[in-house]
This record gives sequence, structure tokens and C-alpha cells, in this order.
Amino acid sequence: MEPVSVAVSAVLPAGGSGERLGGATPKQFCGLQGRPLVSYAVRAMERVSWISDIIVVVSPENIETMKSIIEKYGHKRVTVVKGGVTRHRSIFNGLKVFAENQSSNRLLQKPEVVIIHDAVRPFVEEDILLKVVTAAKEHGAAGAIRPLVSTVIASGEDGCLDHSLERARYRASEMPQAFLFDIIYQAYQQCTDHDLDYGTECLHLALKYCKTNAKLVEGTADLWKVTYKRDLYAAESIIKDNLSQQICIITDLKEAVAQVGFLLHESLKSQVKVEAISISLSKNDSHLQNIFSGECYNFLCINDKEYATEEIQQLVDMLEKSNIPLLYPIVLILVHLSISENIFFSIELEELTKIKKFAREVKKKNILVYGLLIQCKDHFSLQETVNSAAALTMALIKDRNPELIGQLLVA
Ligand SMILES: Nc1ccn([C@@H]2O[C@H](COP(=O)(O)OP(=O)(O)OP(=O)(O)O)[C@@H](O)[C@H]2O)c(=O)n1
Ligand SMILES: O=C(CO)[C@H](O)[C@H](O)COP(=O)(O)O
Repeated sequence: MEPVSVAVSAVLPAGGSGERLGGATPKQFCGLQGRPLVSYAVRAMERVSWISDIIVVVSPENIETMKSIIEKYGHKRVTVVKGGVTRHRSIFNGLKVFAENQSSNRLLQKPEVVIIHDAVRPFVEEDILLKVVTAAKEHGAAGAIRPLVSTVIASGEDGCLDHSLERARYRASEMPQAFLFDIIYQAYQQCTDHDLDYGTECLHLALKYCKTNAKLVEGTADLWKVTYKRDLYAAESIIKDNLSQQICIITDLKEAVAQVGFLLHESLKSQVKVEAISISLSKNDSHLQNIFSGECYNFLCINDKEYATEEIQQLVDMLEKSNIPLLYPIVLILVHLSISENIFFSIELEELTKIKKFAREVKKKNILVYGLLIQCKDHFSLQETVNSAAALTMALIKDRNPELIGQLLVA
């Protein structure tokens, strides 16, 4: 990605009450896979190295909540600012930390370009941020747009259709938006109370008060704003889908284990990217470390021991050190191999109890452990059983159901 040659900071308004979504918790603090929505937007900004300061604007009663989220998820470069009664007033407060000395916040270095992005739009990528920043540098203001889903119509006083707009000519204004700082700050300074209380469009303020015609940049579909309850469900599904794109299969070098690992790899690879490694975990394999630093949130550990406590504990320790489970729950499937007719029934109960206890313990570290038994009478039925194991694996990593941890599924 092109380096950014200007100083850029971001303001994330997160001071609303989420009336349209309903419920006691404002939507920006609702948990998605255990983590508040606002933390996803903060993370999206934080991983962009060229964004200096990230200002999160929250209502006065949520300042402590926001600070504890920053602490818990290790967010960096974030300043929390007190919001106002409307979105525009919150954004204005956020901008002020770059321009005015305030008793509650220290004055921060004024950026040349400022990004404004709703804290309830969690899937913003570096690519679109770069596009709006580059366009803002050239045009003074820029914002992401999307095609309209429905036609916009106006009703008359009698409640009947007055006129309708030609859909193809209009666009939905989304976020992120970016501005030369001086332009948007001057615009806010000139705003009337009516603008601040009823306005919904920052690009419009730049046009109205600074004669700046924003450049409009086509955005991706997942820039939409979480507004209604169904949007929370959609966001959670997108997160789960992103998390289930890759799996790492860990086997030891024993022949039977490696064979099942290979067959599982073959069976899974049409649905998901598979990394397969044969290792002794105690060697702290560097390949595994690379996988941790990549974007893998699912691990399948195949073993033919009754319960490979030490190996699994090592893997958990390594995962914990990697910091991945801080931001997303990890799925760890312990596959137990039994290629004989009798063993299953003799180990079942003991195995179940151990896995359950272990799963409960590591859930505190945001690691979801499931057991999967591949039981096979003979080598002829192995392929069929492996296919069933692959299907169960996919269901577990897609669903990431915390209630099912510690259960031993039988392929
Ligand atoms: N006084 C306000 C109102 C809104 N926002 C923020 O502006 C963004 C977009 O606004 P919207 O979706 O309207 O959020 P809410 O106002 O919370 O929702 P609702 O209108 O349903 O109450 C959200 O991140 C919201 O927290 C803000 O910072 N300060
Ligand atoms: O999409 C936007 C364009 O600036 C804003 O996020 C939107 O207008 C906010 O409005 P509301 O707070 O009423 O949802």
C-alpha cells in the first residue's frame, strides 16, 4: 500500500444511545463474539500504521466503560473524549482536542487530514481509508458512498406521494469520510444550532460553510452502519465468517496420526484454507509461530494418546502468548484417534470429564475447546469417518458456540 505523506488522525463518534436498535446497552458497547462493537472500529483504525491519534467520543456516563475497553483489549493511540447530545456535537467535541486547550483532554498535534468514522461501522479496511484520505488531501473533503437500495420518495402533507428521485442519480452517504482538518473544523465553528442538532451529513457542512465539494468514493458493501438489531446479527455473522476462513491442522509424526491429518486436510481444503504441520509442540516450532502471527483462529490437534495434556497445554500457552485470543475467540478442536473396535467405550466418560474441565479453564482465555473422536473399526471406513469429522469441524468453526465447549463429538 502507498505510504501516506500527510499527518492523519481519526475521530470516531460513539456517543449515541442506539434508540433504533433498542435494549439497555448502547449498540457500540454490544458484544460481538464477546468483544464490544466499538472495539472493532478502534482496532480497524489502530492497525493502520499511518493513523496517529484515534479519538473516541462517548457520552459522559460511558467514559469509564470506554477506558476499560481500551485497557482490556490493549488499544493504543486512543484518546477518549466527552460527547454531545447529537452526533454532530460529538464529532465537534472530538475535533476540538486538536485545536483547543481543554481541561479534560490535553491538546493533541493537529493533523493535516482527519478521518471521521462512525464507531458502529466495524468493517472499515485500510484500502478505503487510504482512498478517502488521498481524495480529501486533493479536494478538501471526501466520503464513501454506496448505491441506493431503495428509491427515495417524498410525501406531501396529505401523506400521498409528492415526488420520487431518480435512483440512479443518487447515492447513500456512508463512512469513512476524510477532510482537511482546517476545512471541517472551520465548518463546525460556523454551524448553527440547527445544523448541530438536526444535521446528519458532515460532507454537507464542508460544502455549506467552506464551499468544498467533497470527492465521492465508491465503498464496499460492508461499510454499512449497525442501526437495527438485525445489523448486529449480520455483523456477528460476518465476523464468524471471517474467522472461519483458515484452519491449522497439527499432527505428530506417527504414521496413523499423520495419515488422518492428511485425509482431513484433503477433505477440508475445498471449504477452507488449510495449513498442515507435523511437529512436536515441545520444540516451539517456528512454523507454528508464523501461523500465530497470521490470521488463523482455528486449530485442529490430532493425537492418538488418550489425553495429550502436556501437548495441548503447550499449544494453549503458545496461543495465549501470541495475543490472538485477546481480540477473537480461538477454536481448538482436539481430535482423538481410535482405530480399533473396543477402546471408545472404555475411555468415553473419563475423556469427557477431562475435556470439559479443561475447556472450562481455557474458555477464560478466550479459547473454545471441543473434542472430536474419530473412531474407526478399520482402514476401509476411514475416509467416510474423516469426511464426517471434516463436516463437524466446519460446523464448529463456523458456529463458534461457547455453550458447546468441552463436548466430545463422534465422527
Ligand atoms: N449524540 C451522539 C449520537 C450519535 N453518536 C454516534 O454517531 C454514530 C452514528 O449514529 P447513529 O447510528 O444514529 O447512532 P445512535 O444515535 O446511537 O442511534 P439511534 O439514532 O438509533 O439512537 C454512532 O457511532 C453513534 O454512537 C455520537 O457520537 N453522539
Ligand atoms: O451515514 C452518514 C453520513 O454522514 C451518517 O453516519 C449518518 O447520516 C448518521 O445519521 P444518523 O446518526 O441519523 O444515523
